[in-house]
Amino acid sequence: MRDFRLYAITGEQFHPNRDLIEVMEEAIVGGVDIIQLRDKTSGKPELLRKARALRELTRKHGVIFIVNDHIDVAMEVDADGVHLGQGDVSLPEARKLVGEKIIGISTHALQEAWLAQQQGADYIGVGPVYRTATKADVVDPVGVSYVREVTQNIRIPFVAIGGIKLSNVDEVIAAGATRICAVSEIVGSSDVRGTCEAFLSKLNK
Ligand SMILES: Cc1ncc(COP(=O)(O)OP(=O)(O)O)c(N)n1
Ligand SMILES: Cc1nc(C(=O)O)sc1CCOP(=O)(O)O
Ligand SMILES: [Mg+2]
Repeated sequence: MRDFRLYAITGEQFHPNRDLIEVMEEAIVGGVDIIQLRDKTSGKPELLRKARALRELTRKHGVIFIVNDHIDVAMEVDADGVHLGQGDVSLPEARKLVGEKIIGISTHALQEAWLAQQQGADYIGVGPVYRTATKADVVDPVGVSYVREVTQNIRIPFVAIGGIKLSNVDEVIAAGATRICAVSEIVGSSDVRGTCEAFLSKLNK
C-alpha cells in the first residue's frame, strides 16, 4: 500500500456545529494522508451518503480512504480499504471479499500483531496507547511499551492510536511510531489544520 504518516478518523460528535466534509478537508489541507469513516450510529443510507462524499473528497486530494467495519460500504463506494477489529470478520474471509484493497486490523497485543502480519494485513492499529473516551468498548491502555514491542518485532506498517495528543505524541514517536492516528485531538480541534501541521512537524523531526 501507499505509505502514510498522519491518519485521521471521523468523529462527528467532536464537531457538532461543523460539517463532516469541511472538517475532513481541513485535516487534509493540514497534511493528513489517510482518512477513515468511523460512524457507529448512522443507518446504511446515511453511511453510504457520507462514504460517497468522503470518497469524492479523498480522490480530489489524492488521500487514502478507509471505511471502518463495513466491507459492503467500502466496496459500494470503491474505498481504498477497510479497517477491521478483533471481533469482526476474519482477515482471510475479508481478503476474499475485498481482493487487493487495503485491510487494516486493530491489535492490542503482540500475538494479535503477529497473526495479522502472517494473514496478510496491509497495516495494523496499535493501541490504545493511552486512555481514550472516544471508543466505548475499548480495552485498557497498552502504553508505549506495546508500541516499542511492535517496532522491534513487526515488519508491516503500523499506526499508533488511542488518546494521542500533541502533548504526548513525542513519547509515542520516541517508542518507534512513524505513523500516528487520532480522532478527538484532530477533529475536535478549534484549529484542525494547525493541529495536523503540528503533528506532522513532530513526526518529521
Ligand atoms: C487505525 C485504527 N485502529 C484501530 C481501530 C479500532 O477498530 P475496532 O477495534 O474495530 O474498533 P471500532 O473502531 O470499530 O470501534 C480503528 N477503527 N482504526
Ligand atoms: C477507534 C479507536 N481504536 C482504538 C484502538 O486502540 O484500537 S482507540 C480508538 C479511539 C481513538 O480516539 P482518540 O484519538 O480520540 O483517543
Ligand atoms: Mg470495528
